[in-house]
Amino acid sequence: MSETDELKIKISSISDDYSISWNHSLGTGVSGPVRQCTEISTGQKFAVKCIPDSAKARREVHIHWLCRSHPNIVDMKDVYCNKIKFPEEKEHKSRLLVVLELMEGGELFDQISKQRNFTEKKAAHYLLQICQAVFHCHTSNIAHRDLKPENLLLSDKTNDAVLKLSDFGFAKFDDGNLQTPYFTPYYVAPQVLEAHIQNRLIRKDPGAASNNKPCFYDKSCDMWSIGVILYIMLCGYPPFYSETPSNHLSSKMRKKILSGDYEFPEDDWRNISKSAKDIISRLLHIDPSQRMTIDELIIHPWLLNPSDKKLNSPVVLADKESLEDINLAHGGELMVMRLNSTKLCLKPISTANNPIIKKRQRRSSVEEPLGSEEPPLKSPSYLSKDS
Ligand SMILES: Nc1ncnc2c1ncn2[C@@H]1O[C@H](COP(=O)(O)OP(=O)(O)OP(=O)(O)O)[C@@H](O)[C@H]1O
Repeated sequence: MSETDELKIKISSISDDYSISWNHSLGTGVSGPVRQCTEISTGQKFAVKCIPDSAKARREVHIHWLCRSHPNIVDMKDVYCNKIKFPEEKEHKSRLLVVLELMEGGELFDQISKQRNFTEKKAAHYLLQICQAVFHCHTSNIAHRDLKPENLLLSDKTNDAVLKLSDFGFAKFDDGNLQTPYFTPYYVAPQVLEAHIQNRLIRKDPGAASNNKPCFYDKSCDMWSIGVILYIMLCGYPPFYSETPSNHLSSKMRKKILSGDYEFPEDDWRNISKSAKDIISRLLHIDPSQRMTIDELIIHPWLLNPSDKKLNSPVVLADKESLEDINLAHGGELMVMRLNSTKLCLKPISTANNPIIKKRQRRSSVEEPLGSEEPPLKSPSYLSKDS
């Protein structure tokens, strides 16, 4: 991590340097679609993430910038602050345009679902790359706090593709006492949930605060998420499974997570090596102080010497609907958290400009041109003159 290399947010127009394909969406998150762009001087292709300018957005960009120079973290090339008006908007708004390394291989689980011969060895190869990214963050005292499949991207579509971590929207310098409950169902660590429950109690009855032990969560949340991701890579479904997928955690699932109540169903786990199960049990430990750290995980024997056992997870992950339900649940929870934290009100569904709903609509209608509700092709006209 280079501390001398300071992030400079450019205020010149991005269209001087890049041509953005506004209708070429590479993927959609809570902050909207990530598009492809081309550097005018070199013809090189990149991804561009467009986020409303705010202190939080600047923090995201700053932390990502600090972590970027690692082979398993998506590189950041440029950041612009421009005034942009989308067609449905009345006025120009300040937005950060973050130019990122283009990850042409897409999301990890999409790629796994296409692999005919997916083995423990390949799963370990991916896990090691996740570990290297997280090790880089944790040794810099940064907790990512949003480790999930959608944020694990592959450099290209070949077998040798490099896996990289992206999206530092919830990352934070970890002082060991992070009290804001940022979480996503299925990947949420027990102490994060506890913090959330405590905060809700406190909101209902401020006097109760004094009776509650201080709630905290830290880098161990990332370790919990790695445990969930490994579990899914090996069998294709999450350890904490809700029978009725929703954007919110059911109280049943919350209880399961808090008590560490998960299993290795015999039918699916019979052929999976003991050593891999050992990692999962030590990562999904409910007590964060007992949970494996990244330093311990990175030297675990399974990672160094995995077996060649074939896995059935690609078949399970190929069920797009359940994969999408898991992904939508994450996005939905993040959205709720953002709405809570900024104290905004929910709009009626008919008028809501909800990227999660848009994402589902887009996926269910293959004929619909990508980004039809996004700005049309002539993007520079949406950049204000003073951008
Ligand atoms: N550099 C990139 N190259 C290719 N695709 C990308 C890149 N960055 C992001 N994407 C795609 O866009 C999607 C959304 O990106 P990202 O997670 O950064 O947005 P977000 O709005 O912060 O999302 P969320 O917080 O909901 O995860 C990713 O899941 C991925 O499919």
